[in-house]
Amino acid sequence: MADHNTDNSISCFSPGLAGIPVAESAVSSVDGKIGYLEYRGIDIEQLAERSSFEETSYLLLHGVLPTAEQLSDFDAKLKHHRRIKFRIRDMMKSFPESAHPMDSLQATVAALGMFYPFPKNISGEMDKATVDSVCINLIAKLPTLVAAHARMRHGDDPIPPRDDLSHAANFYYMLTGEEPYHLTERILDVAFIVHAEHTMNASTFSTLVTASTHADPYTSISAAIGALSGPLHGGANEDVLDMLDEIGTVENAEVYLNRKLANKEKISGLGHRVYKTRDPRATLLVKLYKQLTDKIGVDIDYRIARQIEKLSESTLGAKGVCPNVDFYSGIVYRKLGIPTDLFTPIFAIARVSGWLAHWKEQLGSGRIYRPAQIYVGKKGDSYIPIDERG
Ligand SMILES: CC(=O)SCCNC(=O)CCNC(=O)[C@H](O)C(C)(C)COP(=O)(O)OP(=O)(O)OC[C@H]1O[C@@H](n2cnc3c(N)ncnc32)[C@H](O)[C@@H]1OP(=O)(O)O
Ligand SMILES: O=C([O-])CC(=O)C(=O)O
Repeated sequence: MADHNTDNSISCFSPGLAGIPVAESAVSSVDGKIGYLEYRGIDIEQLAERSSFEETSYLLLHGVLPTAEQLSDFDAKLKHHRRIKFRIRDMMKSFPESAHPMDSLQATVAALGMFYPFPKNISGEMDKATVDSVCINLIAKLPTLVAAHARMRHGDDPIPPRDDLSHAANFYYMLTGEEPYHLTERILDVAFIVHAEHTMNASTFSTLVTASTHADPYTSISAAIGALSGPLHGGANEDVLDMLDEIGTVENAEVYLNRKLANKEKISGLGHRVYKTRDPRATLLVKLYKQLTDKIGVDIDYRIARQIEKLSESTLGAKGVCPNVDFYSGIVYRKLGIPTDLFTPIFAIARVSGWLAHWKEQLGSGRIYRPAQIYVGKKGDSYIPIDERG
């Protein structure tokens, strides 16, 4: 009889693959003890201060900051590929009005693969151009897919992209029909930068698992969007605002927190597998929020969120459970007038650059992901004919 206990040999079992490296990567790195994040060796704070989403995407994909000429070429290509085919828009029209924008995005990204077939075996210089064009196509089209669905679900016509606007400004324009103020554009741009990449998180891993079978990149990115949508990952940014709405007042925060903790329930936007201190991106997002509210003062969402953070410091903070990137992003987006269910799609618009950087890094060298399991079921049972079963 075969030994059912092992797939081959099992050395250790770590639930959620905690602490188990699954790839070598040069895309980004995190120091979870001190709350520090770098993309390609550059501090995220410097990128948030000085870069643009377009430049940061180039950095992630190509490993180096672009020259002025390279950036202008990259930017022109992104602008050129923003449009989506009318058949994709028709497909969106048939989605139920109640469809979550993340479900729509996952479906339409998967459908894009039918329009842009990817060669089965890629290698060499010629294919470098194919790989680059996939990256451009996906980064360029995600904002259009999100904005088109957001309008069409309310019966409004999609607004075609404009090629005289930046990635962030064009997204805002396609969503609202208005050009953003400079501050709005910059806030969205920085939010895109800080969400663009984060080492081996669940959605990036989903990209790599799917791509390791040599599935096409649209399928792989669609898998990543599905993983990001979950409330333990990117979906938490939407849940945080629902939580703030439910709490309603600063005074209610303590009762809410105590009830959740007594019931052993998680607080959305707190905790992280890697960070055991405040996520540096949460700090950057608070800075953005403060810029937006500089003249008018902070609102109730921020005051409740801060109260939750303060109250949780003695209990959860002591365990290393602190605000993550999803805790403060929603209050920024809401201040920009963006509906709550678009927060996670905005995360995807930014993160697609990171997913693609990892996809590109693994191309040609990756081995199919096929981990082992520890079998805990029965062994050697006999088949019982149906009329003899009790
Ligand atoms: C972009 C992103 O994906 S950032 C993460 C977004 N997700 C969220 O904000 C959802 C809420 N947070 C969580 O569910 C978790 O912290 C995760 C999924 C992010 C990380 O999970 P893990 O690394 O598996 O941590 P795990 O769930 O084992 O938690 C470790 C301990 O901290 C506690 N803890 C972790 N997060 C929370 C939380 N949000 N609220 C209360 N307690 C928490 C756990 O109860 C556990 O306590 P214990 O050791 O006493 O049993
Ligand atoms: O790294 C993680 O596990 C989750 C996260 O913060 C991200 O994907 O941005």
